[in-house]
Amino acid sequence: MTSIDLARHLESHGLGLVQDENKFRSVVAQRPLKRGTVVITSRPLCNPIIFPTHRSLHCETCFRTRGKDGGDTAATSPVLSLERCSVCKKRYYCNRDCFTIAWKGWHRWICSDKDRDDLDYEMLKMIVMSIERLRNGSFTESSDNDTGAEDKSHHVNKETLAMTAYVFSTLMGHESVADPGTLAQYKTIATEVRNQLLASKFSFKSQTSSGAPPSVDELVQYLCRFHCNNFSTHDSQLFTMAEGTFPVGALFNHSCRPNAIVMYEGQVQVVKALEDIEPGQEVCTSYVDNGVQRTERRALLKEKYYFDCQCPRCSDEEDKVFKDSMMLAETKRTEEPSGEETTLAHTGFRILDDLIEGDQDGPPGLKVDGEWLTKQFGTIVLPGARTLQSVGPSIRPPSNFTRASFTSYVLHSLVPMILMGSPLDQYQQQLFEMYEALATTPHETPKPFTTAVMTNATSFFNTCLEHGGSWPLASKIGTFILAMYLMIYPRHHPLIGLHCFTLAKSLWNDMEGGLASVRQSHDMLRLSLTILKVSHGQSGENGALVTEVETFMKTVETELGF
Ligand SMILES: C[S@@+](CC[C@H](N)C(=O)[O-])C[C@H]1O[C@@H](n2cnc3c(N)ncnc32)[C@H](O)[C@@H]1O
Repeated sequence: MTSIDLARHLESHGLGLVQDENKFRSVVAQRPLKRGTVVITSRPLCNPIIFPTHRSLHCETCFRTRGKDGGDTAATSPVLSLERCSVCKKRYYCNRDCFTIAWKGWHRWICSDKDRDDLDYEMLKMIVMSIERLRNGSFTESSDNDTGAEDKSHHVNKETLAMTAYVFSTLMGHESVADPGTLAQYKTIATEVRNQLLASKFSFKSQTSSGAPPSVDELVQYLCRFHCNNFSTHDSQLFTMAEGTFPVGALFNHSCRPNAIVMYEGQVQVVKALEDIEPGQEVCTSYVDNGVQRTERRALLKEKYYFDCQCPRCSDEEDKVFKDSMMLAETKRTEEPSGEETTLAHTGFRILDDLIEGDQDGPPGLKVDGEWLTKQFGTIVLPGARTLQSVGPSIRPPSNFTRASFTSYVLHSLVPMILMGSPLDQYQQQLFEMYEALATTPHETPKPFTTAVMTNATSFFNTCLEHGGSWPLASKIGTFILAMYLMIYPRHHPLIGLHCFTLAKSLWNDMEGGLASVRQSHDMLRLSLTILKVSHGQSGENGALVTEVETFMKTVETELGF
């Protein structure tokens, strides 16, 4: 396996790998990639490790969830049940086939480590075994093919195991700049893994290995590489469940405003385009939550991935890139001088990061309790169906931004454009004008649109949902959260689609709201579907969620007499 094979593999997906001075390599589109399409799939180098808290919930082999539709086994058991390995009592399987795959593949080598819950230790052991098996030829495509959870339609240009292992060997581990304390820890783990493998019956018979596991230094390298390139896998609801190494997916660089997203179908990673991507454009995913404030994002990226983010949202150079799309706003400003020094030195996404800074929620000295929050959200007026259908000629910002006026302004500015499928540049133009208005219009103190406010709102929203009966309030808070998400995340981010689905259920349950609330629920379902069809698609486990939204929508439509 060589770099030429990798280039061919990427090319068959319309992608190219180019050298980059700062990022080492970048994945660039070679042909147009439509939003919602699968850019590429990536297989794990070894079985992803399910978090201890989630082990009893998922089959370790196929990752299907306990209690959900049993799929193939539905004839005998409509709801999936899991059985525990009787030896280690730690791992769960949905049937004998899955257990046999696991036992032959990896489980028998980690079953004896039952008293040890150390992700690095286990991951390193699994990586070493996968690489050795590939080298010695005992890991064949047919014997490892595979967990049965793959969506075959994603595998037109299938990634071979040799490709997976080759790409892993090319990834960066940043050992030379890693913290000495961390390296010392890795060395201890590497030594333990090596000794354990030496004492086990696992045979190292490849030419490269010459009868023994890799050296401690090589194992430390594997761990460094794992840490700079690993992923937390998640289910269709975005709940994280496992940690894994997906080398091909790890080739994509980071952006805080990504044009692609990582999803999972069973154990296969699926990289999907969130927007239309033009030839020559870099395809980027996000390594961190885009809702996190700038300083924190940059610190996280520096600490774990060793780089200073210069993406369009973080870069100080960003003015140049987005200058054109800001021309309109610039013209408006010169026509209507505000008479004061503005903070408009930076534009676009940089304004966003200034807007969401701030740790305060509530006036100084005042206790932020349920009563206070209820008052804050109580004034929100839920948008009427008609107002979300079409983009107004010009959406005027209010004279003062409160939580209520912010919610209404953002929803009316952006939702119609998403529903109508507006081109990205027009959407971005609208977004930047909105940021400008939020930055220059007076607002309540503290700002109603910081991530701190969003965090409080989210926990209040969840409390209202858990306790039922508070549907009108939950719907209002949920609408505010939607406005915050729209302000922060890319428009087809699955988080927005999933939130709209929850909000639609809340609105549907709101008896006080009557028919108006049912209409609003329908609007939220339309928005949810528009987004989830891009991020989740319409097949596999993720597609099942889209079907669930569609089914709910039919019920709502029946109520509305459609
Ligand atoms: C998951 S890898 C991405 C693929 C990597 N560029 C390569 O060629 O192997 C993560 C590493 O890529 C680099 N990287 C990713 N995104 C970057 C960005 N936006 N700016 C600078 N470096 C980046 C960093 O060195 C990071 O540790």
